[in-house]
Amino acid sequence: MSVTATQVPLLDVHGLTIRYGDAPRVRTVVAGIDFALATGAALGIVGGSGSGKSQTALALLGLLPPAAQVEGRIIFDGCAQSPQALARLRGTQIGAVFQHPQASLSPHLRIGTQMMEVLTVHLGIARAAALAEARRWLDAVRIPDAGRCLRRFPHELSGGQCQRIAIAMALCVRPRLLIADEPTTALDATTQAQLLDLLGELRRELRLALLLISHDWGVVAELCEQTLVLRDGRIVDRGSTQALMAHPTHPYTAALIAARCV
Ligand SMILES: Nc1ncnc2c1ncn2[C@@H]1O[C@H](COP(=O)(O)OP(=O)(O)OP(=O)(O)O)[C@@H](O)[C@H]1O
Repeated sequence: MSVTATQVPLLDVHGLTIRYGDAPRVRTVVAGIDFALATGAALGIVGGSGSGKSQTALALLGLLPPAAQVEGRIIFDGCAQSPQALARLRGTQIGAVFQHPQASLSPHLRIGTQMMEVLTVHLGIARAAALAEARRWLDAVRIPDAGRCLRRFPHELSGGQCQRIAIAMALCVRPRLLIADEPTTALDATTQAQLLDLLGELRRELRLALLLISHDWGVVAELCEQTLVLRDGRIVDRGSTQALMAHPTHPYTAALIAARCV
């Protein structure tokens, strides 16, 4: 899956299982899924509501709640990672963008303060260099008038601008993997198209591995060569995104594509 026989995957997931509750009321929300992702590759995860997409993303980010019972192995860069280790990799080696940029931005701090903090803490650079880097990243995500934007609070910016900044914050520390969970779902169609272009460009430029979660086949088709289809926590179909869309053989995949919105 997204990895040729000669490549060592950047991310390798084996038998990931997530359960909640105690016997006899155990609920399995992700049921033994396997996939791998190479450096620079993009993998989409699609599935209906409640199929386990976000739970998978949260597991990879070390963000599941304490009540989650997790089994399986998550190997990143050749090492099996505990949830604590994954939490430490988040914000450095693994970046995340969520549906609502509020999840990444603090409402009470100016954009500049937030970006400077990320850059000085994670890259260990001085304030002047961090400021220059923050401006460079705002230019990279095509925020007009970066200097003015750095003085703004999140509520003074549009949803699309906040999501661009969330992408800049996730990428400015040069992660090797970006996990994007419905990154454009809350945006209008034009802004969504612009952000998908931007993500595609940045991914190629930075040789970033991308795990993209979306209910929208159009979004996945735009960015991901390979796609997994999740249903009730299980992978029911997988393969090249183009082939799945052009000739879906699994009835569930066919139904999702026919609906085009799951
Ligand atoms: N803390 C929790 N305790 C128990 N069950 C949970 C918990 N968090 C999530 N779930 C369940 O896990 C299942 C998978 O949820 P998940 O958020 O991964 O779905 P999803 O595929 O991302 O759906 P959507 O597209 O609607 O966001 C759901 O049935 C959800 O109710």
